[in-house]
Amino acid sequence: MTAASLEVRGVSVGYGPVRALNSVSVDVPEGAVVAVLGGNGAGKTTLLRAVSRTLRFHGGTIGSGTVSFAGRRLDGLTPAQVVAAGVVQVPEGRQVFARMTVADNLRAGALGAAGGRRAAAEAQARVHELFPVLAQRAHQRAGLLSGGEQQMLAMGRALMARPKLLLLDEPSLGLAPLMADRIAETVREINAQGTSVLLVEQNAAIALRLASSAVVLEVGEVVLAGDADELAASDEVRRRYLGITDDPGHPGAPEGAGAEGVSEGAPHPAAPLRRWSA
Ligand SMILES: Nc1ncnc2c1ncn2[C@@H]1O[C@H](COP(=O)(O)OP(=O)(O)OP(=O)(O)O)[C@@H](O)[C@H]1O
Repeated sequence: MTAASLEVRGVSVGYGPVRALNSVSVDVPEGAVVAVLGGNGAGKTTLLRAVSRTLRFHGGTIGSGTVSFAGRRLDGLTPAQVVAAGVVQVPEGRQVFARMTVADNLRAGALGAAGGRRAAAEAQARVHELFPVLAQRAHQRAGLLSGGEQQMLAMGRALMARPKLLLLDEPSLGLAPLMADRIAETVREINAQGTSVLLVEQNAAIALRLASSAVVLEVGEVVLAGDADELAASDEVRRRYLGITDDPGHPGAPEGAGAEGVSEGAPHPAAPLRRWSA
C-alpha cells in the first residue's frame, strides 16, 4: 500500500433489512482518479458513505469488510476523524448551507481540519484560484448560486479540509453539459495538484474520461473492474452506460453520451476486463 492509497476490502452494508453492498472491494492508488459506475440503486453512494463513515446518519451499517487509508483502518473512526485523516466526501446534491454566505460555507469546510488559520487561508486561496466565482460571490447566500456554482462551492468546501482523497458523488448531476465539462476539468485540475479522487458519476462518459480505472456496481456487487479505457471500449459498458451501439440499425449514442477517448460507431475488440466474483 502506498502512502495515501485507499483499500476497500470485502465491504458489505445494510440499511436494516436492505442489503446495499455485498463484499465490495475497490482500490484508489495514491494520485489516481477511480470511477464507480452503475445504475440507480446499485450502491454507489453507499460505497462512499462506507468510506466516509457517514452510513449511520442514513440508518446504514457495515456488516463485514475493512476500509483502510494510508495503511490506517478508517472503519471504527468517526466521520470527523476520517476528515482529519485526509478523506473528505462531497455529497450528492451539493448540500451547501443555503442560508449561509459562500465565505461561511468555505469556513465551515475548514472546521476540524489540521493546520490552523494559516492552513485555512492557504486552502481558501487555492479554492478561489480553482473557482474564482466563489471569491466574487463570497458575501452572497449560497442558496442564490446556480446549480453549477453550488457544485463548485460543495467541492471548494471539501477542499478547505485539504483532503488527500476526495469522495465525489455525482458532481455533474443536473448540470448543463457545458457546466458539467467545467466541473470535470476542475476535477482533473484538483487531481493534478495531488488529490486522489473516488468519483461516483452517472455520466459514464465523463467519468471514464477522467478516471484511470473504474468499477461497475450492480445491485450492490462489483460486476466489472478494469482500466477506464478498457471499460470505455467494452461492448457491455458502451451499451449500458454510454448508450452507444455499434449496430447500424441503432444509430449511435444519445445526446451527451459521447466522450473524448470513446470513439463512437467503430467496432471494438473485446476488452480484457475482470469479471468479478466476490
Ligand atoms: N437511507 C437508506 N435507507 C434504506 N435504504 C437505502 C438508503 N439509502 C440507500 N438505500 C438503498 O440501498 C441501495 C443502494 O442505494 P445507493 O443510494 O447507494 O445507490 P446509488 O447507486 O448511489 O443510486 P443512485 O444513483 O440512485 O443514488 C438501494 O437499494 C437503495 O434503495
